[in-house]
Order: sequence, then structure tokens, then C-alpha cells
Amino acid sequence: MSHGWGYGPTNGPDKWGEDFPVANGPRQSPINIVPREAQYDHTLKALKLKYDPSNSNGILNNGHSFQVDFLDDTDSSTLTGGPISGTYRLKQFHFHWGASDDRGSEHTVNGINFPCELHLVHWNTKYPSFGEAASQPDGLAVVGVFLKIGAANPRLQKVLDALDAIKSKGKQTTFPNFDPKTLLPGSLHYWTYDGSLTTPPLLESVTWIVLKEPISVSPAQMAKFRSLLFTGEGESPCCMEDNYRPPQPLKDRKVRASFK
Ligand SMILES: NS(=O)(=O)/N=C1/NCCO1
Ligand SMILES: [Zn+2]
Repeated sequence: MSHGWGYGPTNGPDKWGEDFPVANGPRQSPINIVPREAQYDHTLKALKLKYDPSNSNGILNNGHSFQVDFLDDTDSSTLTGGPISGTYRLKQFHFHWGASDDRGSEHTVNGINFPCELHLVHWNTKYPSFGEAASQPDGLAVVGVFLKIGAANPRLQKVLDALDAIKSKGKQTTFPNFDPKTLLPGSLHYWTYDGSLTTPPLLESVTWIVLKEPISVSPAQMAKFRSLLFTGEGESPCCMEDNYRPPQPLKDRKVRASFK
């Protein structure tokens, strides 16, 4: 790709391998999850998510999605338990979504797409920083949460209300006192497998933890996601939508389930 990566016909997922050959590697993400082929593992621990709302810092349109960034200089917002060992710090959360409600998630379940998927990105504190951790096979842990069309989600609305201030690429604003736990479903049952970042550089450093239970989002709330722009101020506007990578080959991997 002569220009930066994105989700269009000339710089989208099918082209990423030109600049990032790991795109065709052995542990790429996302994947299609087939529940009846997942192996229940009774040794898997319960997820422990401890988030301090005072760590939430800002919200940024990065030109691919929007992300809420967290202060990660202490262990006050962490993921422990689950399939991982040690302590992983929350760095940011972001979403992927479609141009219409029939697509948008990155992981699929029995080939079914959800309209949106939330990713909470954590890094292993055995490494000195997110950047260092991102290059290690056990460096990152991302919790994925599906969003399913239903009733409006008042907790999600707090995030969506900030989007008017970050409509175009590069815009950011403060986003204090937000508890990401409010975005989680009632059940923390999960599927887990070894994978990668789903965006370039596609590093194969992610332990994926995909929650079985979705949270709700209304059609009007989905329209709010789509009101963002991939493009910067002064560029011809392009709606931020279909910012998802499709499922990748499972290759020599097993998906484990934390539940029967
Ligand atoms: N979609 S993803 O795998 O979470 N990708 C990233 N990239 C930077 C942080 O998370
Ligand atoms: Zn993501």
C-alpha cells in the first residue's frame, strides 16, 4: 500500500499483507467462533476486571475508530484471572461497526455478524510498556464484547454523547470519570484463543477473551457511531463505518470455553 492502511477498496484488509506480511501468519484475528467446537476447560479461571473510573482520560478519533484512553501508570485498572497469568493493565477501549446493522463485528459466532464489537485492550505488566508488550506473544489481552440490536443502552450513550466533539480524524477531547465495567454484560462467560491485533501491525501478541453474552445497542445508537468520519477536517468527508477485519483462518488453534 503506497498510502496508510484503512478499510477502503485500496487500503483495506485484503491489502494489509503488502505492508504487514504477518497478516497471513499462524495466529491472526478475528476468527469465527463455533461454540459446539469450543472445548470447555474447567481450569479456566473467572475473569477479574478491576477498573478505576478516575483512570479514564480522553476520547480520540484516530481515523480508524474512536478510542477511550486510560492512564496506565499504576495497577488501578487491571485484568487478572481468566486464561491469563499475571496482571494486565487497561490501556484503551474502542469499537468496530458496520454501515448497516447486519455487519460490523470482527469475531463472528456460527458465522453470524453482530452490528458492533467492543474491544478493551490490556497489556501485560511483566513488560515495561504497552509498546514493548505488543511485540510479545503473551503481551496483550483484549476483551471482546458483542453489541446486539435491541433497547437503547444508557451506559453506552455516555460514550456516544462525546462523539460530536471528535467527528473527524485527529480530534480528541477529555473523557473523565468513566467506568468501562458499565459496558459489560451480566455474564462474564467467555471463549478464549491465541490471536493478534485485528488492525495493523497485526501483531500476534493477543490473548483474546470474547464474552458470550452481548450488550444491547439501539438502531439510533448505531447511527451515532456512523456519524463519525474516517477523514480529517478539510478532507472530503467519508463516514466511519465497516471498520472491521473479517474472520481469519483458525489454522492450528483451539478455542476454549470457560462455560459448559
Ligand atoms: N482491534 S485490536 O485488535 O484491539 N487492535 C488494536 N490495535 C491497537 C490496540 O488494539
Ligand atoms: Zn479492535
